Amino acid sequence: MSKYDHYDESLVRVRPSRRGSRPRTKERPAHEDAVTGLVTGVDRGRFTVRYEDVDVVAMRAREVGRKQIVVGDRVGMVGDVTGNPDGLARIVRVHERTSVLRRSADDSDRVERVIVANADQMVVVTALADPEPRPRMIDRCLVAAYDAGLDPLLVLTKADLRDPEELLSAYDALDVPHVVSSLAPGADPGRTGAAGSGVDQVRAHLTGRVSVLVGHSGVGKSTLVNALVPDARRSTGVVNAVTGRGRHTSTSAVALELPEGGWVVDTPGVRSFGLGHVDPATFVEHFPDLAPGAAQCPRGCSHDEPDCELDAWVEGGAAGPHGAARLESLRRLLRSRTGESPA
Ligand SMILES: Nc1nc2c(ncn2[C@@H]2O[C@H](COP(=O)(O)OP(=O)(O)OP(=O)(O)O)[C@@H](O)[C@H]2O)c(=O)[nH]1
Ligand SMILES: [Zn+2]
Repeated sequence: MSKYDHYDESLVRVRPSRRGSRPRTKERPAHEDAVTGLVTGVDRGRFTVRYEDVDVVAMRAREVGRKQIVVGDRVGMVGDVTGNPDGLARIVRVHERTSVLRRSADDSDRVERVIVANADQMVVVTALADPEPRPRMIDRCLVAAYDAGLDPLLVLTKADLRDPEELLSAYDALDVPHVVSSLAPGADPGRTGAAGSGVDQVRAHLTGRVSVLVGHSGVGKSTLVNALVPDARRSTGVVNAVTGRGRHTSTSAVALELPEGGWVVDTPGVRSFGLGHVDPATFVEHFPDLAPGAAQCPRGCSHDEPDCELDAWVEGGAAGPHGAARLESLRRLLRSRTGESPA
């Protein structure tokens, strides 16, 4: 957590008033005694905040204003921070975020909703079968991850049901790190830390970081979380044979501490990302082998049109042997942003 050390320092630094020492009645209290904690859960206006080793229940103080407080936020608290079940702390400030993962309800919705703050990795969980993989959903998640500045990790579950090669070949060109997992149902992953294959690899990617898990219902997210965090006891569902949906549907995001350090944020209610808030013009920047070629494009080029110079860039070999596949990947992402309904 060294990355957040500077927050504690900033708490004691009180910005001098531009009006000198003249007291202002409306001046906010400085709350120099505020302590910094991590929001791990939100439930109807009550926040669970991890401070040192205890979970503190806190509510928002007026000082915070209308600012949204989400899982992953670093917040300053005053009041009872002992973790006493009858105690209540007040959140008096929300610290600057290193990242925000947003969703919009659909692609035309410009209203931003922050789902998770301060994450540094997005783990896209997809089943290889039961339910069938949805490549468009993966593309959407990748755009959302790139846009939020999160490193993506692809976890392909249920490898016992289908060979992962076909799906993986489609993502080769994207250079997204991936883990293939297989967690036999019936096993008790909560009891045995490494039930089935792939869990250790996922754990290696997660240790020491704040990772957001996303994926459709029934893909095995809860099963994976239970294997990673033995105390999590996330309820696992049975996939409905007709709808392909899991039975269990909880809605609020929650941060769970990994035994080896780091946090995994489960987002059960997040089925997809609308990309209404993402500027498609920025997508190409996430393709460093293509981006220089885009400099030759006509002004305002969408990079998915006949005049686009990226075709020539790729054909000339400037983007390397995977250039053509990379360009196709970029265009798939662009199309997922512009035309289609949420995956
Ligand atoms: N065959 C097989 N089944 C798995 C695997 N992982 C999970 N399952 C099963 O898939 C079903 C759904 O798993 P969950 O972990 O509940 O899926 P989820 O993504 O959390 O779904 P929601 O709780 O609805 O969000 C359960 O019956 C699991 O036992 C796997 O690797 N192989
Ligand atoms: Zn172009």
